[in-house]
Amino acid sequence: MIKVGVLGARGRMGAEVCRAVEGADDMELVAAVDQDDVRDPLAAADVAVDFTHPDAVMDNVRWCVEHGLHVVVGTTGFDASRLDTVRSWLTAHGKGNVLIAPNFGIGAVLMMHFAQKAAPFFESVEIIELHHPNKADAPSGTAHRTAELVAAARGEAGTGPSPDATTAELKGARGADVDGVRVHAVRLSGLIAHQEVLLGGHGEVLTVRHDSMNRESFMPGVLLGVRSVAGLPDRLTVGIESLLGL
Ligand SMILES: NC(=O)c1ccc[n+]([C@@H]2O[C@H](COP(=O)([O-])OP(=O)(O)OC[C@H]3O[C@@H](n4cnc5c(N)ncnc54)[C@H](O)[C@@H]3O)[C@@H](O)[C@H]2O)c1
Ligand SMILES: O=C(O)C1=N[C@H](C(=O)O)CCC1
Repeated sequence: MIKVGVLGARGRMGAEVCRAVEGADDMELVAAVDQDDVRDPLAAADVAVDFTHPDAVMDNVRWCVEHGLHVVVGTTGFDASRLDTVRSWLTAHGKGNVLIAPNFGIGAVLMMHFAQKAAPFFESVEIIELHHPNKADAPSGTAHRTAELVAAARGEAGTGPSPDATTAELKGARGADVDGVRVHAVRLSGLIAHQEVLLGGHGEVLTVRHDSMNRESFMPGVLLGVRSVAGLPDRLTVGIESLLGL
């Protein structure tokens, strides 16, 4: 039986995780904490799951690593510097692995994978992410990671920069620049989480799109992460691609 603690338990995702853990035959929910709650109950867990806020997650991960817990992190906002900081905590503390994934949706992970594979074959690549208006960060962690994967694949293949003749721009019109890939963020009532990767070539456009229709759709990936984190080969793993054999 895997003992699980949830951080952000009263949030949109955290509440969904609590339900998923309680519905899993091989798991027990031993702690459900949220903002301003003491974290001590988490010490009874084997695995902590964090779906909080980019401004809160680092202190939560530090606490969990210091207490020897495995941590599955869905909260977004991780850049290379933050990942290096997590690595330093893991080096200082011998127990526990950390799995950080901007998206636990199986379809979303496949979308990123397909985009990464296709990107070197097209002159232009841009990303449009679309989310509910209650989202704190922009662009999404998924779009940020997709852009990083696309840029790396294009760099390895020697694919040049996407053509862009823009010389006069209203600030923000061309979106965010992530490693040379333009990322556009839409916030709209009625949406959950959606992303399109647009790949343009000579006389053709390939669109790779994923739609998360509800937050339950993320749970198979979250539960996979909870079941897998203890046995991962590295102390820090980013993304669940390796858990899916990709
Ligand atoms: N990886 C994924 O698959 C995935 C999917 C959806 C959302 N997310 C990310 O998860 C995060 C949360 O999204 P959400 O929609 O659930 O947000 P939310 O605002 O609904 O929930 C966040 C919860 O965390 C709580 N919280 C804030 N600070 C805290 C702290 N220090 N300790 C404990 N709890 C704290 C809040 O009170 C709130 O209940 C965001 O970063 C979002 O981008 C990731
Ligand atoms: O609802 C959110 O917030 C989501 N955040 C993640 C991201 O930032 O990529 C995953 C999709 C939903």
